[in-house]
Amino acid sequence: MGELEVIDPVFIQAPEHRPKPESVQANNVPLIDLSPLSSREPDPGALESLVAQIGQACKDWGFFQVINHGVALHLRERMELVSKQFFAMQKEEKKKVARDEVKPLGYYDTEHTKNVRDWKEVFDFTLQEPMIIPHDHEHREMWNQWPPHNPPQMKEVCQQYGAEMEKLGHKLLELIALSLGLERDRFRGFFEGGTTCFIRLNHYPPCPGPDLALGVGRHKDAGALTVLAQDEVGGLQVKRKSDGEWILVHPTPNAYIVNVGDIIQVWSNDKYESVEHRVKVNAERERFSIPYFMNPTHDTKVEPLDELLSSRNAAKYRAYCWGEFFATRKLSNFKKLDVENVQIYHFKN
Ligand SMILES: O=C(O)CCC(=O)C(=O)O
Ligand SMILES: [Fe+2]
Repeated sequence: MGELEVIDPVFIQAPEHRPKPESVQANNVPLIDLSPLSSREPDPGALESLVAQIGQACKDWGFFQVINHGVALHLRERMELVSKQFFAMQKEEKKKVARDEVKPLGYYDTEHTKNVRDWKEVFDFTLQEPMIIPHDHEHREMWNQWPPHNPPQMKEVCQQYGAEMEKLGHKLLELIALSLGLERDRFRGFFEGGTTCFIRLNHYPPCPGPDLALGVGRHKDAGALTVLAQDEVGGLQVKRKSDGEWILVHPTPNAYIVNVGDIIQVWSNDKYESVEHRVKVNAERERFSIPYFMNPTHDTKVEPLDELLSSRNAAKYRAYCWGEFFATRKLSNFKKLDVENVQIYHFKN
């Protein structure tokens, strides 16, 4: 039997979007050491060099990995264990916290990216409750859903881990601000008073058609910054800016993968671009990953930052409301709208 018959056609990517059987294995996504941030006597030269590396990576790749980031390994391991325990439960247990149009956080196994189904199951939780998003001219509150008994302490572990990710996220945003020549805390205000940050647990089961389906189809992240923990299996591919080639981000133990989202692209007026990425699945091995999506408050007006504009560098985007953008994305996911999703280029000048 050919591969075509073994998986449901809803998962099958158009030929031009299928992964090549052997993807380019290159460690070219920059690896950046954040230890200057935690040194007792910060050396200004080391900090300056760190900022320069971050800026270069954002410009050239939109993606980089960080080590010596300050997130305790034992906490990450506990989080990874809870995620494995959660997905190992019976489907009917997981369905008790299923996400739907009214409760958009929790468990979900039918996500579509660009109208093709992803070979994955996910669990989403927000860090600040309730998460508020605008909907039909009013505000909607979104609350977390936690499984009642198992895995033990899932809620506590998720919350603790989330607090660590927030800290790391702000450190990274500060470095990015400095790399753009902005005040270190330039982005802080956008994340004060109820953000729309959330964490997703991803599980990619083994797939009998790894050359036809994708764990997550090609996409860009809509928020400000994504900070991702991937396990040792590997599968994340990044579209290299220099030649459009899909590059596998080789797993580095205990590192985080960081990528610039659409909002930073707009804030920086295209100096840093949000880069397309996707996830290849594996016939033999399941894979787990945990992205933290760092998103501003729902009422943030996203637009190029004044300080970066000049007569020779006019604003490339009109302002848009982040909460409305986010809500439209979430909704189109449920309705499987055939029309194109809302995208930042719709706000291009
Ligand atoms: O699992 C991964 O490596 C990446 C997942 C991803 O890109 C996403 O959830 O937006
Ligand atoms: Fe992504």
